Amino acid sequence: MLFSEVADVPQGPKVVAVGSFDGVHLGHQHLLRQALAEAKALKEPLLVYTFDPPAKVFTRGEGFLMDLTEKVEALRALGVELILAVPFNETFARRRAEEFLEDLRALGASRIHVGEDFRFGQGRRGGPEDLAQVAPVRTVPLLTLGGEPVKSSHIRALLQEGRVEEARHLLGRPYGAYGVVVEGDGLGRRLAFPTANLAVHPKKVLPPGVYAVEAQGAFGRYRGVANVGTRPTLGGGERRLEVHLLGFAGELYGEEVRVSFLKHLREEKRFANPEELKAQIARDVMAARAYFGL
Ligand SMILES: Cc1cc2nc3c(=O)[nH]c(=O)nc-3n(C[C@H](O)[C@H](O)[C@H](O)COP(=O)(O)O)c2cc1C
Ligand SMILES: Nc1ncnc2c1ncn2[C@@H]1O[C@H](COP(=O)(O)OP(=O)(O)O)[C@@H](O)[C@H]1O
Repeated sequence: MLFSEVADVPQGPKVVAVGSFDGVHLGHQHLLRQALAEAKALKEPLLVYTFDPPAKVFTRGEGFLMDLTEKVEALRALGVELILAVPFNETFARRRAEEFLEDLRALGASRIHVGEDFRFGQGRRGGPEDLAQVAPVRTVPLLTLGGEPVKSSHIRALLQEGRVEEARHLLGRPYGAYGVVVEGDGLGRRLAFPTANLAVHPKKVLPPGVYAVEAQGAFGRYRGVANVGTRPTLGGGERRLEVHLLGFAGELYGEEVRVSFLKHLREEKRFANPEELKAQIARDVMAARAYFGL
């Protein structure tokens, strides 16, 4: 069950894990598995108390790895049943640390799980030690992989550089994005590569460049090639995510498509003319087929 207000959450003692959990990466998964195990041992439910959008997206204007729908799905996949996602806005950002502690009391927190770098309340004044006023706190050290702490901000930076394979390693699953197929300029078909243009949230982090992808929706599951870019060959424009599905023929307008970024193939380029772009996309398709062993 998903709640947006403290008052809506069912009464009773519960283990509470608090954080933005953007990306639900391996570090988050480690923390949440520990919290789930403790909840089970205590015969209490686990509540994940999270923020929408993630606090840093609001305070620093960063992009997000997951919107609430994606986060809820990833949390459910781990076995989390109760989720409180409070809107992180102007008002919430100004709340004093003490008010946040009041929330935790009202929620019936019997144990609190947070990462060691968790801060809360106006000016980030509250830390894990303050939470102990409410209930025993489990402060989980940041998981490190290859000597680097697994952090959402690091994954965002990798994705901005197109490094989707490294991001996948830290996320524990391929990085994904979804959107409804909208009309483009009708040029894809003329190039012999129809591309579904996905309407993606403008704040969603997308890795720039050309990728081998997997795409799925009500129409099925396909492999494909995707481009995230501004299409400089055709005059440029807004950032777009476009995908050409291998072996698919039909209409996708209005369908929701989910794309998983599997392999970076190249950077987006400006070609001298559409024919050269078309020839390059044909080579991209070959590269993707080779990646998939087709
Ligand atoms: C695999 C793939 C690679 C692409 N690479 C480039 C590129 O390097 N440069 C570019 O200007 N456009 C690139 N595009 C974007 C095409 O310009 C765009 O898909 C085409 O113009 C269709 O536009 P439309 O969907 O609005 O009809 C690529 C598209 C795909 C599917
Ligand atoms: N293999 C395919 N991969 C992606 N889209 C396809 C494919 N086959 C047909 N389509 C359809 O073609 C549309 C894209 O055609 P295109 O000429 O690129 O037009 P536009 O991008 O202007 O909508 C998609 O939205 C989808 O409905």
